[in-house]
Amino acid sequence: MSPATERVLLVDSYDSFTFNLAALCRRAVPDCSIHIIKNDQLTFADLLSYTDYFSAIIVGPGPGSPDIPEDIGAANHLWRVDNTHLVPIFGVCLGLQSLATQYGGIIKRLPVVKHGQVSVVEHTGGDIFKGVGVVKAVRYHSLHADLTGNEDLEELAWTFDNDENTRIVMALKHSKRPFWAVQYHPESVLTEGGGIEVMFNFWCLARSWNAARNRSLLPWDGKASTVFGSPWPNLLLPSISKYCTDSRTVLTTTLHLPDLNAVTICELFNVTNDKSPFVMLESAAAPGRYTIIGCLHTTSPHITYSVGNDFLHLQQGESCARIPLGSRDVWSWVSAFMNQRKASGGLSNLPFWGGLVGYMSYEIGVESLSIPITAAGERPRHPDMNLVFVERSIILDSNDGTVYLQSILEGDHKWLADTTELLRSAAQRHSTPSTNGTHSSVDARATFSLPDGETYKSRVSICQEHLYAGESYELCLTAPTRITLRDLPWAASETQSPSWERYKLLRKLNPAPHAGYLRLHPTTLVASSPERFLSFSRPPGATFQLRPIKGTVRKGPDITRAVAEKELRGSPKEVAGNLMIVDLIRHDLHAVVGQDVDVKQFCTVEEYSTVWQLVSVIEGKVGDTVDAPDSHRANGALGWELLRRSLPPGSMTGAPKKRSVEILRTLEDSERNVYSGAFGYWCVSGAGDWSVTIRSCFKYDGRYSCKHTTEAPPPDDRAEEWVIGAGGAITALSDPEKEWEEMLIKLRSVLRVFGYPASREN
Ligand SMILES: C=C(O[C@@H]1C=C(C(=O)O)C=C[C@H]1O)C(=O)O
Ligand SMILES: NC(=O)CC[C@H](N)C(=O)O
Repeated sequence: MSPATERVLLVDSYDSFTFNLAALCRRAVPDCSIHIIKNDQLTFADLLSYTDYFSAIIVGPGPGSPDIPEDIGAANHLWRVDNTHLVPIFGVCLGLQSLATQYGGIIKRLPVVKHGQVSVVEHTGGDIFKGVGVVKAVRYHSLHADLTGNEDLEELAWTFDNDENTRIVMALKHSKRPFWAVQYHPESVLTEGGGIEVMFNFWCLARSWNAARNRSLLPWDGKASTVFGSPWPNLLLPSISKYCTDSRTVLTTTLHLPDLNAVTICELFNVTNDKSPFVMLESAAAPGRYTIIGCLHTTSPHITYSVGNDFLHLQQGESCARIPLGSRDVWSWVSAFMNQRKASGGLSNLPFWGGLVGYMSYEIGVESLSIPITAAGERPRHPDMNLVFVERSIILDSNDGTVYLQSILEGDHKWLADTTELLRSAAQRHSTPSTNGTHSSVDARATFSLPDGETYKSRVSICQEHLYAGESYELCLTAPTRITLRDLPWAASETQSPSWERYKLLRKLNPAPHAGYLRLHPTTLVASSPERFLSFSRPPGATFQLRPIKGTVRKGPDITRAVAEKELRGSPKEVAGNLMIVDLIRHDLHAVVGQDVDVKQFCTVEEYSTVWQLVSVIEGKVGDTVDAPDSHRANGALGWELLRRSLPPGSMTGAPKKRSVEILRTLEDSERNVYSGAFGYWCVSGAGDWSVTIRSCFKYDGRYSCKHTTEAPPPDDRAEEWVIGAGGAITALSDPEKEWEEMLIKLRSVLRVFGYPASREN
């Protein structure tokens, strides 16, 4: 037995706030080491054989009920161990409910569920509340423990829900055993007074209990290490064999050409050749600033991967290799690919010097959550990861009209000189304002298949049933709209690209900070997203930023900023919806960067082209405690890892993420594919920026696929099928009718480019 530092075991019941709890615990006890396991990772018998390695255990929150064995797993039995195995335990939410049921408490549904809402908690001022003043605590629960007639458990805190006049137990302890628990969420960013204070008190009580019993910890050994691994934050990053020294040099030419816009430049670079790949990430509205245009050449490496496959395709010009992944997953393969392609010497003010540009589908995130993807009748799958390696690029700075040409190809001076010439002469030709972006001749015979209003509304109600049952705190329900276009005025060809015309119309009708045109066959994505998912700045000292949006109000002459502020910031429903995602994203960030996570902006109303949105900003920095080799820090592999672990975006799933995705898959008729995933770049400098794929449309074609892919028969050249996904976060406070309207507002922002008459929507 050794007097080791404090060691805590955190049992995770598949919640999306677990790493926040770990971070709170670390703040309360800075030198403790925290090991996190899933509640079904070990049998209870196995778990019991390890408890003496730990000073204390935290039984965390989660979806479902302690009455359902699969929801609570081995954690349920910890409260019933014999005296020789006793360990101090702190339960949170589902954890409290589990403790309650073990000693005769009964789990009941709350008359009115509380998800992301702050309540004043009254407490005894003793035990875990010693020295604690006013507690305002965030609650995420549908169920509560009724302890009537119970003698083993003592109530420590309560809340009185004004509207319903019900007294709900908010904290309790066991009268003889070292067990304490809270029903609220001490780790939520909006909890005041009952967070770190209560966690600290628990630790003091646990320490005293251990000391009084002369309980000392088993020294950490190989046996424990094999089961629990290294403590949090433990990234288990795939090894990148060698730090790559063969760094490329970025060549840059700076031009001042304010008369050139993104559309003109794309057209100079052959965007109208529909057979070639093309990528542009456009900041078409504030707060966006830089537009990135890839100048692809015939052998630009193009990576595609479909969920479920043990290989990927790497296409370069005519050659297309089917690369087996072996023991790696596609994420580590891409990481190694980027490790061989570092660059230095680019301008520090530019976000991108070259690198991978493309998208990740929603389902690749579902796969990362270990939820089986049953291919919905679609064989072979379209790419779920689709990226092209950009070696030559043009960056436009919308602030001052500066244009930057960049190449990471060795000795590429001639391309820079030729391109300078090309852009200069184009700028002279375009010195009068460009008329581009007004093309409307893409109209074709269109068939629209919109979601059915009654079905959508009934699904909102089913979502709410799940929320009332404690299965989820928020569910982002979505539905696809399909548009089939026949008799296009011209077929896609080497000189005509209907999808590009579509993009030009969209950027005009719905300019957005995260717009994008990605033609990466077989997929074309036309996007006008307002939402950044994740950006990571250039190492060293990279900052990771997520900017979730939750809360939408349409724009209109009657909806001024003041009205929008009232409807969004002033609405407990909207703020609660946003808070849940903020807490979820803090958890995603804490998982990778460790302790250093901050909410920089909470629920700010931002104005977009067709809507007002409620936006929060969360940032993290990787601390030294994160066990990541230098090579991962240097090339942005940590950002890539964060992306891998955080998809699908929390704002598109709801919380807790895994259970919410499982529920949504039972309610939505088809896969979301490109919609609800992320698109953006990973730069050779180690920076990255990924947007949430919303307010966008996409289509697939079979015509230009890699030759290894079994193609669908070529469709009619003058026909296209586009998909627009749209949806919204459903909470217990949602009104089905209003959710349907909100979905239509989002849908309409893109549907307009297909000439759909608003009058037909209902
Ligand atoms: C689901 C969509 O949007 C998401 C849901 C939002 C909301 O519920 O307010 C806002 C932005 C997105 O995170 C969509 O645009 O289709
Ligand atoms: N946050 C939680 O742990 C929630 C517990 C339980 N699922 C409830 O809704 O009451």
